[in-house]
Amino acid sequence: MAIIEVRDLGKRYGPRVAVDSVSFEVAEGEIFGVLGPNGAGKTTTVECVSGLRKPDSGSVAVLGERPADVRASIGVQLQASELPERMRVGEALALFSSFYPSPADWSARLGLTSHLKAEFGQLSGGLKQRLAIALALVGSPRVAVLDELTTGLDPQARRDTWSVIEDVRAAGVTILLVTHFMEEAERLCDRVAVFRAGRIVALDTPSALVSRVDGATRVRFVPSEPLDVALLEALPEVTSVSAVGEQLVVSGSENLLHAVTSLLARRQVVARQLRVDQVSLDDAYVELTGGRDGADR
Ligand SMILES: Nc1ncnc2c1ncn2[C@@H]1O[C@H](COP(=O)(O)OP(=O)(O)OP(=O)(O)O)[C@@H](O)[C@H]1O
Repeated sequence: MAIIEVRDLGKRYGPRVAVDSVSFEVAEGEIFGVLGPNGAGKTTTVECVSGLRKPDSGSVAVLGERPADVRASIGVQLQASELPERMRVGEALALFSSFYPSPADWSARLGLTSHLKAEFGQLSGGLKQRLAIALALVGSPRVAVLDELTTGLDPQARRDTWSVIEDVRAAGVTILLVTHFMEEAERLCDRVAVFRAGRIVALDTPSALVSRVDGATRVRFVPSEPLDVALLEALPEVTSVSAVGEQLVVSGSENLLHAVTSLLARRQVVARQLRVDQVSLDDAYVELTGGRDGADR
């Protein structure tokens, strides 16, 4: 069942079109990734899903209702979640808990119990993010919207946050996750929507997006004796062949390894230092958005 349904969503700020005809559905229990360069419309979209912004056109339904009517079912951690520097972790949790008749206490599961007396301003980036998740979940939401949760964290804290997100999903919460990190999307997300200039340019599982890239598989080896490159190029599975010193680098489709090793066996050539690489979601993202760092606007 779709727990989030976005249809032809449009939103502009004055003359600037931030989101243009965006449609997607998120199934209950999914972690759905929202990816794209700066200014692509990700935050505006998830703010409309959270009921914090009103769409100019199209529709958004969460649990079949307008988001503003089911606010209690949506937990939101926004990009700029800041609390007063002197507020203690325990005080923040108590304050947010007071908004709900039966608040959920995630502090133990998120490893916050030994930090309840710590002031917000003294917390590490990872602890601030864990507190932000605890506050987003205090109302036992069915849907959690997490916007750039791990930006600014060191790699270890980012990985720790990923396992927290997996725990949240295991508890049955559907997650809409805005991220700039492809590794994060690949590890966590069931499906991702790649945004560019206010539109979704691709929507699929991370592995399906990767397999769309031409030459998604690369086989590298040093042939035991000279090999006519044209023989490799003639294989239907091969998209390109290049030589790096003695090494040949063959790119192509999924069945590339079998095709190349069969050819070598027929020619009685041994592949030395054989290595197979798969392109990553990072490569797919660069191809879909036209650049890694290029902002959209
Ligand atoms: N409150 C606002 N007023 C005017 N323009 C805005 C406002 N919020 C966003 N925009 C513009 O709308 C476009 C989409 O912004 P949005 O924040 O949704 O993108 P984003 O993909 O989340 O970017 P980022 O990764 O930088 O957070 C951008 O051009 C941005 O400058």
